[in-house]
Amino acid sequence: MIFQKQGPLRGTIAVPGDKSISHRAIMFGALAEGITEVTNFLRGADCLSTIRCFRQLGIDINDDPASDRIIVHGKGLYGLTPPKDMLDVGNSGTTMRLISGILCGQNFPVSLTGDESIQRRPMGRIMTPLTQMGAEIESIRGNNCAPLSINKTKKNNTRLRGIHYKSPVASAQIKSCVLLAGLYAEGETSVTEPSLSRNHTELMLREFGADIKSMDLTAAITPNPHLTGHKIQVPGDISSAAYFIAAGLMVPNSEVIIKNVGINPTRDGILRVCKQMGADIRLENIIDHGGEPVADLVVRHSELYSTEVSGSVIPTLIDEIPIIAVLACFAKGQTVIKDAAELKVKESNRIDVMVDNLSRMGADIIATEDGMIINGGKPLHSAVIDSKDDHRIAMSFAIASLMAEGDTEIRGAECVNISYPNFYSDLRKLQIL
Ligand SMILES: O=C(O)C1=C[C@@H](OP(=O)(O)O)[C@@H](O)[C@H](O)C1
Ligand SMILES: C=C(OP(=O)(O)O)C(=O)O
Repeated sequence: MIFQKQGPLRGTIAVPGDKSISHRAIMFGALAEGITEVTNFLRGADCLSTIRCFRQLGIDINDDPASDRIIVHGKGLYGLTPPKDMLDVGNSGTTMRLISGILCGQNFPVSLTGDESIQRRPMGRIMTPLTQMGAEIESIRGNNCAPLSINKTKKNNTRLRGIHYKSPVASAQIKSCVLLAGLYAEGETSVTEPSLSRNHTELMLREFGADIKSMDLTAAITPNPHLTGHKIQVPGDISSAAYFIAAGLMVPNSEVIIKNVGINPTRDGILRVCKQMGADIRLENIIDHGGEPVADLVVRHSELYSTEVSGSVIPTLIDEIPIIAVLACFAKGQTVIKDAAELKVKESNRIDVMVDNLSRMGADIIATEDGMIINGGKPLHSAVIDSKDDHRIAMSFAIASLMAEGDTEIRGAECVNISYPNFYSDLRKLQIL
């Protein structure tokens, strides 16, 4: 797909529902008794993979796009049934890691796989705590990656043991996986992280009736709650809004309003970093959806300055680092991004792929062990970009192209389908041609 430099972006859009919250709404709805009604669900490939897996596990899920409602007919904590085939999570790390926690609590064997990218991503990080809990989980090829097999020989009702897990990485996927296994364990299960990752699991499970507490960097859950079906209105995804925030800030004379965006403090690092860089972003109409704060964002073109992005802010903007790297190319001075080695184990190695592709466009950027250093101010020019089929990379370069001279060709551009199927048409809506 070819992209070109554009004039100002103006107008109002609503980005699709939050990916993390959409996954959890299906999963927790399946484990609750009765009906869960989800509105503004993200119909991206990753969340559709979650629906497909839970249907394979015997859950009835009706999707009615006309009424914008997904209805999950929950069967309670012990209502899942053995799937006929291997579960396929597609490209979704969130599905793979969270569902594994749930499946370790069941009495039937399951195996799970996903696409080529998922088969390279580390699963040892969940196998270690789950094994400590007494779960039977193994990597079929013995390389700590998918495909995984769970409960291969488990025959009776052996319960998991609650553990107090000190996670070496700040990861909501690890935390959620262990807490979900904790629903089926003997005694309390807790997870302590080195810094706080997104807390949607804690907030939503509590809404469904779980006994779950959060204290600083620790979340703890009591087993065997009675979960009841719930209405969930999914806020707009701040990770998707990030591309329009960046475009609005970078392209001269732009003014963009993004409606109904989730601004949970464990996700809003992009706003804090942009403000540190001098961004003009205003929050309006702040409301609450089941503990999740939501606001409209008014973004205006701004002169940007370099900054350091490091430490505890990293987990709150982990998926936004590719687009922050693009912003840094247009900021005065040197931006340093560190403590972000997790980027190497996402859908692609996002440090190398960003540095390689931005260098092709003429940016002054180098990779470090755990991040990047970018000297802003060098003009970007035409290039061929390899997205490595990573949605965050494709969207970041579609935005970079708005400021680059000549043609930017993005290979594999259609992978935006993973988290934002209408991304290109929404971008066009904001462009004054
Ligand atoms: O829990 C979640 O919904 C997610 C957690 C993050 O992953 P990690 O927990 O592996 O950092 C994030 O990158 C992913 O897009 C969604
Ligand atoms: C890393 C991501 O997702 P997941 O881990 O669910 O594949 C992402 O959406 O950027």
